[in-house]
Parts: sequence; C-alpha cells; structure tokens
Amino acid sequence: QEISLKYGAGRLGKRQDADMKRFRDNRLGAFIHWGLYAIPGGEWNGEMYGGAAEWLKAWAKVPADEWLKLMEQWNPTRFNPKAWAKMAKKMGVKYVKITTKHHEGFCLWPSKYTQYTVAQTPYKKDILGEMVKAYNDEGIDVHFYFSVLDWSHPDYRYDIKSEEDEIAFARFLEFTDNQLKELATRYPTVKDFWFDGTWDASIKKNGWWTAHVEQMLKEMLPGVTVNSRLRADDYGKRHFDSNGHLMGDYESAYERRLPDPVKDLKVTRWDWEACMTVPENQWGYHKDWSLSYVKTPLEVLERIVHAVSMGGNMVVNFGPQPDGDFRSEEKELADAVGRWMSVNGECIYGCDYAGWDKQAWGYYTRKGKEVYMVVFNSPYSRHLVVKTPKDVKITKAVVLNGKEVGVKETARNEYNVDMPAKDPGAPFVIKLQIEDNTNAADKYR
Ligand SMILES: C[C@@H]1N[C@@H](c2cn(-c3ccccc3)nn2)[C@H](O)[C@@H]1O
Repeated sequence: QEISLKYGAGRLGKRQDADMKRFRDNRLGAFIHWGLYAIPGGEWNGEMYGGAAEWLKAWAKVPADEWLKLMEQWNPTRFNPKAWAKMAKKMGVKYVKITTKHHEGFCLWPSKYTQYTVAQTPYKKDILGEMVKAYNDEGIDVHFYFSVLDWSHPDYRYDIKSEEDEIAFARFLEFTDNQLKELATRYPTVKDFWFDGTWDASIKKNGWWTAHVEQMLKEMLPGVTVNSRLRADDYGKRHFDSNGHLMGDYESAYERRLPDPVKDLKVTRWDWEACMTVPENQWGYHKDWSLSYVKTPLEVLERIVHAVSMGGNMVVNFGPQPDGDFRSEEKELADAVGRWMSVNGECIYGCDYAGWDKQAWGYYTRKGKEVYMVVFNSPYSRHLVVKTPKDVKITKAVVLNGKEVGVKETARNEYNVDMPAKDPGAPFVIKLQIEDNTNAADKYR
C-alpha cells in the first residue's frame, strides 16, 4: 500500500519523450571537473594529499576565504575550447557534463549572485559560455554539473537546528534558485542538470525545494533532464521516494562503481547514468597520479560497455590542468577510446540491455532486432557460447568491420559462435542477426 507524498516521484516508469530518448541514445559522455582546485592539484603548503583533489580544501582544512584567494591565480592561458570540443568529438562522446560550480563555490560563469566567479579573475571571460558554444558547435550536447553544497556561502547549513539556521538556509536556497535560473537563462541549449552535494540533512529536510527545482528547470527548459541525486521526498528519502519510485529522470548513484551484470539486473527497469574516474578517485586535476591505480584505456572501455549492456550511460571524467590543457594520459585515453568507437560505436550509441544471460567472453548490447556481442575475453575453446531466450534463433554473425563467422547450434537455444579466423588482438564486436519468434509462440498459446 503506497503512502501519499507531495514531493515524491513526479512520474512512474522511464520517460519516453524525444529529449529523454536523446539522453539515453547518447550513452557515452565525458565529465569535465575544472575549478580552483586544479591550481594546487592536491598539494597544499608543500604537502601532497592523496585524497580527491577537488576536496583538497577539506583535506588540508583550508578556510574558505584563504581557498578562494586562488582566484587571483586563475588564468588558463592555454584554454582552447575549440580544441577541447575536437578532442571530445574524436573520443566519440555525445555529451559533456561541465562543473559549473563545485563544492568550493567558484563559478565558471559570471554569476551576478556571488563574487566568486571567473569574472573576478585575471581570465575575466565567461569560460562556461565558451565551452557551451564550442561543444554545441561540434554537435555535442552540454550537461551542467551543479553542486548545491557551497563551501563559499555563509548561509549554507549542514543541518537545520535553530530558527537562525532556518532563516539562513532559506536565503541559501533562494541564492541557489537564482543561480540555477541564471544558468538556464544564459545557456538555453543545456540539456541536463546533474546535481551533487545534496546529501546533507539540511537538504533532506527540504525535499519540497528539490521538487521545486526539478519543476522550475523543466518549466524554463522543456525537455531538460534532471538526475535523481537532486531529489529528496517529504521524508528525506533520496533518489528513490518512500514508495520506492525513482525521482528525477535517471538514477545517478553509480559513481566509481557499476551494478553487477547478473545480480543487479533490476537497474534495467529504469534509466541510469554512471560516472567514473581514471585514477581510483580523482575528479579534479591532481599533480601526482602515481598515488593510485590509473585505469588503462581498455579498462575504461570495458566499463563503458558494461554500463550500456545494463541499459545505462557512462560518463568518463577529465580533470583539466590549471593552464587549460589536458594531461597526456587523458589525451591518450580520449584518442584510444575514440579509435575503438569509430569502428564499433554502433554497439554503444542507441543501444540498450539485450535481456540475454551474460557470458564470460563479455557483454551483449541490443538495438531493436540487432544484438551485439562485445568480446573482451577470448575463450581457449575458440567458441563463444551464446544462450538465446526461448523462441529466439541466431541466423547470422558478422564481425563489425570484418567477416562473417560460423554459428553452430549445440542444443536448444544454445550456440557456438566462432572466433574470427585472425585474432583481432583487441576487444571486438560480433553483430548477430536473430529470428525472434516469441510473439509467434504467443499466437499459438
Ligand atoms: C561526481 C563526484 N562527486 C563528488 C563527491 C562527493 N563525495 C562525497 C564524499 C563524502 C561524503 C559524501 C560525498 N565524494 N565525491 C566528487 O567531488 C565529484 O564531483
């Protein structure tokens, strides 16, 4: 029996409008985490901190006014938005999520509601505006990351414990509304708002406000998508409301982790987007990547395919340098992923969960009647075992950008698909043609 909620899920089931279909079909995105934190890059007063570089203010216990003095050094002389957009295009990402404002409170746009913006730095110009134009000119959608938590604002409260807290936080929520309206007005091509910094008790006690923000943005920008992390319901329940229904338009809890391809198939019931770092846990630029394991391009690629195989999007993070250029590892990653996507992207873009049992050799994705086998692990047997659902037969198998391979039925709904004659030496994709007689069976039932 469901309880009545004023600020719970606004809709049941996946959104099926064109804007959401575009969000979903894009599948592969990039995160840009760029802010004052890039300047110290994980080091403060000569000490290197291994924690996330965009949280250095917290690790080194730096007071807000001292941290914000970094603005005097913000002058990315090598920032070239066109080059950034070309790099994203070559990587094959269809959208880029940009940190408009991270927890530190520094705004990449000239907000008129705070003094802590690019306008008050030596750089002066509207960096966000330059990025939005450059990405859009390359046909890449722009999504905005926005941190509600704002360490620069005196009215922020972690919890509401007094009348004074109530009054201050009400001012803070109005300030936040103003900034969001500013972003939606100045950059109307934005397609999505990805909220972060919404875990504190103060927000959970103001679920009404999170519902109001979702509604306000959707009124200002019809079709815009909003992540579940913004939302808290009447009882402070986050992401999923007290009746278990997803709030916002897609689930955004998979940060640096992915659902299990066998045990967590429930995630295929809703839209979701994961995001990942290349080191173990660095979103902002960190000077020293030797402090943790750095994923190879193949390990990044596998996570992208894993997400799509379970009906999710994947956003790969980039932390630009303070000078506005990217570190070589990130340039090489974008290049490697882009090369693979240029040959195999059709198993990613517009694809979804196939509904077939996962096998050891890799992942399935599906687009209508086309089922893709994305092979990461070559079997010693030289055969790729495929188990099809009842009434589904395989009629043909072709390697993308390659040749047809043999398919042999070995039992009811079981097949051996041959490996390509020449070992591709890298993850490859086999496109299956299937005969799906499920509805035929219904006819006789
Ligand atoms: C998308 C990612 N989310 C931010 C984050 C938040 N947290 C965090 C850390 C401690 C408690 C609650 C949340 N860790 N990382 C990161 O800074 C980055 O922006």
